[in-house]
Amino acid sequence: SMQKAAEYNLKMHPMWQGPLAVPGGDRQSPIDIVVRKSVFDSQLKHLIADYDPTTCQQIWNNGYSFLVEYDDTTDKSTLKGGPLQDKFRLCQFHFHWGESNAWGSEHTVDRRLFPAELHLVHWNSDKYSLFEEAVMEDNGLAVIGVFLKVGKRHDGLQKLVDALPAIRHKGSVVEFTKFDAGCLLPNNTEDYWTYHGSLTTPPLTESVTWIVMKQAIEVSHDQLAVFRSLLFTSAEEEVQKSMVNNFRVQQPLRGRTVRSSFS
Ligand SMILES: Cc1ccn(O)c(=O)c1
Ligand SMILES: [Zn+2]
Repeated sequence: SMQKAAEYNLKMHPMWQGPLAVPGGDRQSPIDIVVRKSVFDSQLKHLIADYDPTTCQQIWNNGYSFLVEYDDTTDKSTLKGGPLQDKFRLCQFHFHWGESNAWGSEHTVDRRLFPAELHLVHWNSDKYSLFEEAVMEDNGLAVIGVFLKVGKRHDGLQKLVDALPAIRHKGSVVEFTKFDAGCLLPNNTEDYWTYHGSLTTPPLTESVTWIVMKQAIEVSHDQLAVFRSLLFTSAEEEVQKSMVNNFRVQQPLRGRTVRSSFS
């Protein structure tokens, strides 16, 4: 079960899960989004994701997930609008997934689990000059969460899936260029939930404005299976561990309000 997977994670990858509770942490992520308790906010704007595929640089296995990294030294790939007051630069995207299609996402909607969740990570380039600075600040990061569900093959994702065998082990990196991260957004980007939370991996800093899309994207069973062929372990380690269940357990809401851009 997902519970078993989460318990396994805690036992086998204590570092990965980070401390269960961050001292004084009252805005941790992920959370369950209780739809009927979310509050419609008519002030929430359209999301404006303007990504330049030529800023895509590499794909690598960092031992937690696989990351597609973008050149974030200019404002070529940006996110504006939505709940955001400032302009944010895309720096990387990655996924979280399960060992089975029954679970894998970090956020849930009325407790519904998805087989995987995409995170597009951006930092506030109006206020800070580096991701490393922004990650420590309240309004430093904006992460778009997109749920993946099993269905038809996602043609845009396939280029990424084809690159995964080359980065099976922790620490491996290959060049990966001209990828438009926008192709991974759902058709409907009007409808989302937003709340203030944290990174879901150490340092778990509470610097994230989360934007969780209501509409999931569809990927094929086989495409998801390739995610599970990645390894947590490096080539040198004698015992290889499949990279699965790389999600954090859900965190208390602590009185936070989740706003919705739709009623
Ligand atoms: C910056 C960062 C690091 C890890 N994860 O999971 C995130 O979603 C964002
Ligand atoms: Zn993430």
